[in-house]
Order: sequence, then C-alpha cells, then structure tokens
Amino acid sequence: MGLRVGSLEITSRIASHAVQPNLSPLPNVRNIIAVGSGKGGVGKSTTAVNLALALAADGARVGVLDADVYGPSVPMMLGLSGRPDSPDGKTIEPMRAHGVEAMSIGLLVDQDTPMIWRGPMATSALTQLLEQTRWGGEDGLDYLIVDLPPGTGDIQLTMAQKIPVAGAVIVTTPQDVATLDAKKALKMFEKVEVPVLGLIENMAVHVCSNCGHAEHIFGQGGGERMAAQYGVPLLGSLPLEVAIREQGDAGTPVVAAAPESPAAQAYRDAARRVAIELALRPRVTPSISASLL
Ligand SMILES: Nc1ncnc2c1ncn2[C@@H]1O[C@H](COP(=O)(O)OP(=O)(O)OP(=O)(O)O)[C@@H](O)[C@H]1O
Repeated sequence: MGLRVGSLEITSRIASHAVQPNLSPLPNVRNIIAVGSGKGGVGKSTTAVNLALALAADGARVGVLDADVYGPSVPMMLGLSGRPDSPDGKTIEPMRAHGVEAMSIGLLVDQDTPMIWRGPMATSALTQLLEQTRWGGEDGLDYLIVDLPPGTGDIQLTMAQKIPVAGAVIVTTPQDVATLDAKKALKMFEKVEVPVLGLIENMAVHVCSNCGHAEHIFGQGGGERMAAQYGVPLLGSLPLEVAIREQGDAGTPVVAAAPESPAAQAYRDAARRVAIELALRPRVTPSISASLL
C-alpha cells in the first residue's frame, strides 16, 4: 500500500499472519479476518462492510466475503446487483464497489429464493466461493473480511474451522443478553484456535439528531466490561445513528457516504486497531507464503 506525505511516497506491504494450525493461508489473500456475533441483528454486516471500506481508505487492498448464507446482506449494503462474471467457467471475478471487492452467495442465487440449506451444503458453498473467487487479481488482497452468519451453532463453528482465518472480530451491543451471546462467540473462536483480535460495541449510544442528547439505550459499558473480563481489546464503539442505517440500506456505507462524519471516523479508528492487533500476531513463515511476501 502507498501513502504520500508531502513529496515523500511511502510504500509498505502488509504481512501475512498465521492461521489455524491445521490450515494454510489462501495463496492470494494475505489475511482473512472473520466478523462474527453471538446473536443476529447486532450490526455485524454493517460493521464488516464499514471496516472493509475503512481499511481500503487507508490504502489496503480489501475484499468482503458474505458468508451469511441465510441472509446475505452485503450486496445490498454495497449497492451491488447482477451476476458476477466467470470468464473461464471455473473461477469467479469478484464484484467491486466503493474501492473494495465483494462476493456473496446472494449474487449467485435468486434473491427471493429462501436458502434452506443444511450445514454441510452451506459450508461447502462458502468454501467454493472463497477459493474460486479471483481475489485481488494479480496482486492479491491484504485483507479479506468475512461476514459470518450470526450465532455459534454447528455451521458457524465449521466455517470458523475450515476458513484459514488470521483473526476474528466480535460485534456486540452493550445489552447484557447480547454480550452473553458474544461470550459464546468468543469461546467458539477459542475452541477452533482462531485468535480473537477484539470486540466492537455497536449501538453503544444514541445521539438525538435534533437536540444532541446522548442516551445509552442498551445500557452503558457492556462492551468495555466484557473486553476487560475476557482480556481482549475493545476495538471500537459505534453510535446508534439513523445515518448508519440509511446509508447502509442505500448501498453506500457511512465510511463512503460521509467520510468526515464522527461515525466514519469511529469506523476508521476501529479498522486501524484491527490492523494493529493483527500486526502483533505471529507472521506466516516465508516458505508457506512465498507468493505473498
Ligand atoms: N450503529 C448503527 N446505527 C443504526 N443502525 C444500525 C447500526 N448498525 C446496524 N444498524 C442497522 O441495524 C440493522 C441490522 O444490521 P446488520 O444487518 O448489520 O446486522 P447483522 O448483525 O449483520 O444482522 P444479521 O443477524 O441479520 O446478519 C440494519 O438495518 C442496519 O442498517
């Protein structure tokens, strides 16, 4: 990635970090970061796409894989429609939006078809999407953000086991019941030896767009308490804000729609913390990732 400071051009390369002991990293993706949550509707997909856009805004090559086979919402959030190309009939070209690449099962099947898939089918469809997509073309990707299905059942566990993940981010709301579920997500990643990079607390505080009054609708400090209790960093805290929902629904996430807004700044801060936490993890040895280093 490149950064210009005055007349100075700084280029750097993001290293590939270790994945689960029994897996090897994907050849064209340096780091896969899974985004999970203990329960549904806490804002996992919103967080995943905004983190992806924030990492890309810092100069990284980024992709998003929508692994939420039961409710793929990444295409809508990135404003994508139509079918991805497969020029050779074997590999799939990722779609592109707002400076990131994206792939979703939602782009390959009819949006109105309910996906009543059993575990093994869902996992094998996802593994196929992961491996057959031409992520990053010739250069590969620095980060692939995987939006996992919500929950901690067999499907999530198998996905966390089969995808070579460098680290996981857990999204929670401050509400007690959500944080209890988030603890289950934390345990699930520990069980399959995926390092948890930290927590992101979503909908932490509602700031009234009329009067500016701040209200902790789901209680205060849940994410902070949980992070302290489990010894993982709190990577960020996002407000409950109408603009975040509206821009997500409209296909231009807040980081792209209003890059100067406090919410976009909060996502950028969180994304940098994610990158820093990952950078502190053991790197892949050069022999394994010769094509990447
Ligand atoms: N910080 C926020 N402020 C306002 N609305 C939000 C915020 N985060 C998420 N939302 C909204 O909440 C709804 C659920 O968000 P999202 O789809 O990201 O959750 P999820 O955890 O991925 O859900 P699912 O369990 O269905 O996968 C969406 O309408 C989204 O726009």
